[in-house]
Amino acid sequence: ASVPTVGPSAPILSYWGALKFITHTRDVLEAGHAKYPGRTFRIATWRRWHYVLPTPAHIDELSRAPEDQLSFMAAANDAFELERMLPTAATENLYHLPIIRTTLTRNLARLQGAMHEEICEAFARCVPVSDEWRAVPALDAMTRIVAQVSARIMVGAPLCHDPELLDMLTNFTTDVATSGLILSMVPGPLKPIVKRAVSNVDANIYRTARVVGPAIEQRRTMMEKYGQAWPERPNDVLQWLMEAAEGEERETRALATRLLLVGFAAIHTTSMKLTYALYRLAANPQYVAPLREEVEACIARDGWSKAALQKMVKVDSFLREVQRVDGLSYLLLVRKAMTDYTFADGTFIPQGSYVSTSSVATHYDDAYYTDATTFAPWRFVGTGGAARSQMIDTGLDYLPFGHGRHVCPGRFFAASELKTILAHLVVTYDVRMESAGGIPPSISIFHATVPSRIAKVVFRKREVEE
Ligand code: HEM
Repeated sequence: ASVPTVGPSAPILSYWGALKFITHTRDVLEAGHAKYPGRTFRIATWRRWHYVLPTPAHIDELSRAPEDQLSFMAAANDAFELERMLPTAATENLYHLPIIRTTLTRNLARLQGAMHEEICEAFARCVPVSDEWRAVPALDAMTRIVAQVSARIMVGAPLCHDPELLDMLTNFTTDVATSGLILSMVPGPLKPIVKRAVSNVDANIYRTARVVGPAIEQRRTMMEKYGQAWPERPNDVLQWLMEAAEGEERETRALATRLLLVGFAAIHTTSMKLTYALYRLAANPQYVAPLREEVEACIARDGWSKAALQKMVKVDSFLREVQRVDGLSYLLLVRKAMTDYTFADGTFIPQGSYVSTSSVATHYDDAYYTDATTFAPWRFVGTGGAARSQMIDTGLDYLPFGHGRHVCPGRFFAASELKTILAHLVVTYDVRMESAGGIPPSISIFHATVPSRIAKVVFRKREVEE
């Protein structure tokens, strides 16, 4: 009761407040943080209170809280109805997490060549190099590129070029997200019927299993024959999954589900960030020259290697700043209280409520970033050109990848992928927005923000400077 409420709290009026929170999330959060500086406040949602925490001490505690008390998975399940949408094992047995966090990350240097090759191939398909300016729907093209590059790392070539697989990987996320959202709004008894009517998830899993099935079969045969000594053992996510899976998880359908699940976390997150980066660049072509100069110097020295990427401080800073300013959600570190929970300062969160912090209290706060709402691409380049902090670094004031217990395990891969793509883009093309007027407005879907789906960026083969 000591936590103040933003918006109406009376029984019927609170539904109005809940609607406003969805349609004007940023305004509601700004009003809350302005009215109650440094204090936790709560906002009504359809079924529960959402508590918004403001201070670094709160965020630190939130990021460390045990899963059985403040749960990441339960909040995700509520948002996307994952438990209803996916086979049970996919939400209960998370054996793919260490594969992403450790095996994938450790293999990044070895995979860098394949990743660069696939990026060149994907761009050639989606944005053919031309001497004429050509308009390209940016979000669609960037999603196709990221899906193909992710597929290369997931299943290797040539399977990563299979159009049906690329379709499945791309559509699965939108299917789960939209069907889950619809399901979350209908009463319990109707959910199974509505699921059948609105969702293609089961068909997607079936079709993916059909496409990857022959490769899985062939790998099984080789694994039985050679074990670990298989001379050309693939180095990709599918192989690591096959080696780690136990019991029913070894079945083709379960492996296909797991690939889709990795794609769910990996593809649209990365492609939306890439699209934001492209909009920032195309609306501000003055940023191209410093990026290009840095990329060319690094690849002249180290080729398209991990070592070169590590030296691309401006590329890294540019993307880190995109992540800070162009967030995918105004709500960060969203958790569901599985028990009553009391923070160290006495803030009480009742069981069943949601709790999070917000980008208004962190990324857009002048207390942490000078002129915080301004996009400053070299903000993270320190004196002497060294990085002040890197894209993958998280902290109490930098949460695009989360922080603490559930920090994004794919961020090392995402950072390598985004940096290689941006580097390729600036040395290959000149870009500008098709329409004047700066960055096209984002679309809000509940608390999430998505880059404009219709805006076009025009590309032309880069003019070589004299
Ligand atoms: C720019 C791209 C990406 C962004 C912005 C992003 C962001 C996030 C965020 C915000 C979280 C939740 C953190 C929290 O609430 O504490 C998360 C979790 C996760 N991410 Fe990412 N992510 C990206 C790319 C990827 C990629 C490429 C993969 C896989 C290769 C991946 C796999 C995951 C997984 C599996 C989780 C769940 C972690 C858990 O259950 O503890 N992400 N990501």
